[in-house]
Amino acid sequence: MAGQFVLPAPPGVPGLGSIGRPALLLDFDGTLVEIAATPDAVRVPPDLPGLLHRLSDELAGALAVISGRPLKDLDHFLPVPIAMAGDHGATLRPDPAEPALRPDLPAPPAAWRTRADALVARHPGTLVEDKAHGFVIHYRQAPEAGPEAEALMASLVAEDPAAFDLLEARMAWEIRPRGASKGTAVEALMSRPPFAGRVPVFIGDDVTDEEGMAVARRFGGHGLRLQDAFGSPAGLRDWLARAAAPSGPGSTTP
Ligand SMILES: O=P(O)(O)OC[C@H]1O[C@H](O[C@H]2O[C@H](CO)[C@@H](O)[C@H](O)[C@H]2O)[C@H](O)[C@@H](O)[C@@H]1O
Repeated sequence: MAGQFVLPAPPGVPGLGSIGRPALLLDFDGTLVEIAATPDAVRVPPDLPGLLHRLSDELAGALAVISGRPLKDLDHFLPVPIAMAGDHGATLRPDPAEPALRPDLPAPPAAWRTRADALVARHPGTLVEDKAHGFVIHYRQAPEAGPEAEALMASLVAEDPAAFDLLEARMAWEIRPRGASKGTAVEALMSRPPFAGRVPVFIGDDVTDEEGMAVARRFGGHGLRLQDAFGSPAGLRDWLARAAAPSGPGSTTP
């Protein structure tokens, strides 16, 4: 029964046992799936979407993927009806059957994007990724461009620091609107059914996930760093599969 679902103890967190009445809040890149050479190249294990769907059902819908990615990417990689927050919390779809909520946030001037394009033209291997209210310069394929990308993005944000933040990501620099974060996404989800009243368990690997972890702890739950708690995305997927197994820990009451 959904109300009795229990998560097994995360293997790498001494002292933390099984978790009753959980809400699962999962980062995508580097957490559910391994990091790849480019954003389009991530490989989603074929059984992952179905596993998340099954867990979401067990949790009466209290499972969300909370990612820096736009929702259209998440829908592409995980084509199942589960709650999602995209663009670092700038778009939120708590109910997969309803349209996404889009808080009123600023978008960067077109001139900023043009300057990013100019940098990409100078550094083959770099690329720009667009978000609803910002964009990213990726330099994983051209590491020598990292300092120039940082300098450019920092100078753009300095033109309007009240409206935008500069985010350091994994081999990437991102401009994000102020007022959106994984923390705001967790807060919004945990304040409404079916998440409200449950114990939030946020799992992520990156510095932007720390905002989500902090809010999960504030709501009486857990912020788990993937590397410590599960070792790798494969370790996390194994734990999720154990939780979802019909005779596994998920089916018992603590
Ligand atoms: O919040 P997340 O789900 O962890 O997303 C964070 C960013 O992930 C993506 O970029 C990162 O992953 C790419 C694929 O593995 C990798 O090529 C890139 O170097 C990483 O920075 C995504 O493209 C971004 O939009 C997300 O914000």
